[in-house]
Amino acid sequence: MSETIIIGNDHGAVELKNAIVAHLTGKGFEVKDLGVGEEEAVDYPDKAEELCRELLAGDYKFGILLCGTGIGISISANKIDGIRCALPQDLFAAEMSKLHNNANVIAFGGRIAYKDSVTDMIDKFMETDFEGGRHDRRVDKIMDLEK
Ligand SMILES: O=C(CO)[C@H](O)[C@H](O)[C@H](O)COP(=O)(O)O
Repeated sequence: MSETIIIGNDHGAVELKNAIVAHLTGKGFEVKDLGVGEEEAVDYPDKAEELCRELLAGDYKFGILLCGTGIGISISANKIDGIRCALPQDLFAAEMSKLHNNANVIAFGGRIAYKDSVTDMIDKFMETDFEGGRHDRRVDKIMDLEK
């Protein structure tokens, strides 16, 4: 499994993106950054599409998408076939988004005050494995909705 994580953001989450990249590179992961810096205002559906197409075409561990709230960019990502983008609000949801939903992208908001840190939520997501079993059937049904 690839150890490269792909990340994208709009102008609403530049500081958060920088903190996540520093955290992940500090842990030894490669991070491919498709996001923008302070100077650039962009439309979040464009960043969602760019990241999701690259994720599906390449060899990545998973994707991280960031905007002001995480809402618009996760809605956009979930329009793309093959993407299951979760929007965890705390450590429990971060764990469940892998354990039960096998998300391949997780989204967060740079303007949201979370009770758990975003980097802790990302670590929880990464250390959790998909449970399979009954959840396989449900995830398959999610993917069937694309047909
Ligand atoms: O939160 C977002 C969408 O759900 C995005 O970050 C947008 O950029 C947000 O709507 C902020 O927009 P603004 O142009 O910075 O006012």
